[in-house]
Amino acid sequence: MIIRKAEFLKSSQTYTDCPQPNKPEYAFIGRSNVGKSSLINMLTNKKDLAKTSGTPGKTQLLNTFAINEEWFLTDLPGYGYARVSKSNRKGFERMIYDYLEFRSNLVCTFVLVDCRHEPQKLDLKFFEWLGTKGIPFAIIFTKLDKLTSTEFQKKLMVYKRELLKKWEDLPMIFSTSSTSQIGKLELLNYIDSLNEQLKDHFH
Ligand SMILES: Nc1nc2c(ncn2[C@@H]2O[C@H](COP(=O)(O)OP(=O)(O)OP(=O)(O)O)[C@@H](O)[C@H]2O)c(=O)[nH]1
Ligand SMILES: [Mg+2]
Repeated sequence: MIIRKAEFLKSSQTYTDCPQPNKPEYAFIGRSNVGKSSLINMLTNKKDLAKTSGTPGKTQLLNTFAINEEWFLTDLPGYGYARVSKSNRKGFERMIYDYLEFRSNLVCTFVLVDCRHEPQKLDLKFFEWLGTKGIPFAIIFTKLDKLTSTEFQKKLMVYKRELLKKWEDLPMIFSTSSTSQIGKLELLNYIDSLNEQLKDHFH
């Protein structure tokens, strides 16, 4: 897929405020600072489409973008960010969980994971929650440029082994780096193939 057009549509506080669900939508989520916004900018060839920051917790709303006027991409706030106050965090989580559960045009949720980290409880629990709700998801490893390929292969094996303790099948797994554009085509082609499958559904 070639990205011809990528435009910011709306920041919403709840899924009911998101744009009309008349196009296939893909959500990007993960722990704060994992590189969600950077990945979105990399995919769309735009430096500043999604705001990136060295400070975790930058993205605090559901940010919807329209891609090629064909599909929606949503940048979700990072979860597990300790510096948000407790009451604030509750509201945050409600917003994200409701969005994931009830957004009718959501096709796939991409969960980003920093490739340098061991499997994190919070992420594993999140996959489980998605599983119990029947929400399709895929895993995207980020910041691949930070590891050698041997180091990454090892991490990947450990990660898969951990997943297979709970899951019969592995989800789709993508490996990316926003700084070196790794994984861009694979990811865009995957989205393209899902869009293609859903063509009749959205027209
Ligand atoms: N080396 C490297 N650094 C990255 C990569 N992606 C993101 N970063 C850096 O990681 C930090 C966080 O990136 P963001 O894209 O803002 O992360 P985020 O997940 O959107 O963060 P929140 O919105 O705060 O949850 C920034 O300093 C980025 O420059 C990558 O692929 N490689
Ligand atoms: Mg962000």
